[in-house]
Amino acid sequence: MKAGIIGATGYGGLELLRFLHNHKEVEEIGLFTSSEVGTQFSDKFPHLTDIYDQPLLKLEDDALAEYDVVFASTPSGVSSTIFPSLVERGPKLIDLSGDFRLKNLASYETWYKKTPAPQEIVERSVYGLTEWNERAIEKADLIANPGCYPTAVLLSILPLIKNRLIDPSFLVIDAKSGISGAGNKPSQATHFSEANESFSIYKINEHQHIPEIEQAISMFTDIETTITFNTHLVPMIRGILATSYAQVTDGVTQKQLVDCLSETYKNHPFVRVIQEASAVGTNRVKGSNYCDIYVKLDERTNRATIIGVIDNLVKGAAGQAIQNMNVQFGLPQQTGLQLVPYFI
Ligand SMILES: NC(=O)C1=CN([C@@H]2O[C@H](COP(=O)(O)OP(=O)(O)OC[C@H]3O[C@@H](n4cnc5c(N)ncnc54)[C@H](OP(=O)(O)O)[C@@H]3O)[C@@H](O)[C@H]2O)C=CC1
Ligand SMILES: CC(=O)N[C@@H](CCC(=O)OP(=O)(O)O)C(=O)O
Repeated sequence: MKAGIIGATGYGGLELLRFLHNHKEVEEIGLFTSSEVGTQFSDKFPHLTDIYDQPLLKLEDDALAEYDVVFASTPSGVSSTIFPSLVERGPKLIDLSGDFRLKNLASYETWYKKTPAPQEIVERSVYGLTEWNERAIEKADLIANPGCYPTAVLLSILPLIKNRLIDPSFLVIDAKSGISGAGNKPSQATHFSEANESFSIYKINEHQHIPEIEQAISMFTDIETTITFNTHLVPMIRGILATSYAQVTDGVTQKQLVDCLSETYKNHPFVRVIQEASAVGTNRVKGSNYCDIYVKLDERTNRATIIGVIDNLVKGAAGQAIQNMNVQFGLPQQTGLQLVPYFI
């Protein structure tokens, strides 16, 4: 297979390259840029010397159409202008940005403050939460890869909502991310001397992943709800830990909650139901495509604390994108993704 990466110089692009390099079906990787055409990739990233010395390629439809699969790992508002002319030209398309996730275009405009993609293209895109949408992904020519936070949140709460074990009408979600979630473009908020030794909240009640999580709850459980969702920046590079709080349906036990999660994911290699709270942490998944989930019932309040942990750049971005590619091409989901977590 030939794989093309748009936005190869970004964090998501570099992670795509790291995993595709290990993918036994991928023979060629084209690295595309909007700003550095002709630059030798290893001159920009010396850690890839003797591995990827090839020049960065110009973004052109005819060049992209030569690939079997094209990933876009670009800021929002970019793939919506590139992918529409590539649909039906050959490559399977996988977008890591939010451009094709929200089916309601007005909602995209409100939350992303960008011009939405054409309606007919958004309609044919398939939401790539692999564990929940495999049948549709198999047939998809355009995948909207989920956001990093929604991946951690949805994988941990969807089984409990679908099985009516928790009350979806009052969900409070408190999520924390490492700084690589903000991409490679420096900003005041990600400046080392301001982000390190600090812990901050951002986009309070205004995060663009709110409508995505609500849409997915509706899509996979048929329940319409609104959520409270807030995000925090943690002075570490990788990782997301999302904690959701929900009222448990009367009579539901700890065992029922754990059994529901275990049963849902028993045939899904990248979701692990963790039994011990001490084993929950971002370093348990770092560099890997795992999503670890954990649930604990507080019998005093009848509320459950539900946790999802991922590496934002892997299961939250490049890893899940390649998992989706594997499903689209009829390959085992783990192909190219079997790296164990770094831990330290
Ligand atoms: N970082 C994360 O943890 C996650 C990110 N995402 C989403 O994935 C996408 C990529 O994220 P990330 O890799 O972190 O972002 P980065 O900022 O690290 O990289 C984005 C890349 O896109 C390219 N780019 C920028 N502007 C344009 C343009 N106008 N046209 C074409 N290419 C452009 C740039 O490369 P060049 O200048 O070479 O073209 C840049 O290196 C974003 O939409 C992000 O929201 C999703 C989940 C997790
Ligand atoms: C730490 C940090 O800033 N994270 C980013 C991650 C969002 C993202 O990747 O955006 P889309 O998924 O919508 O494309 C944020 O909170 O906006």
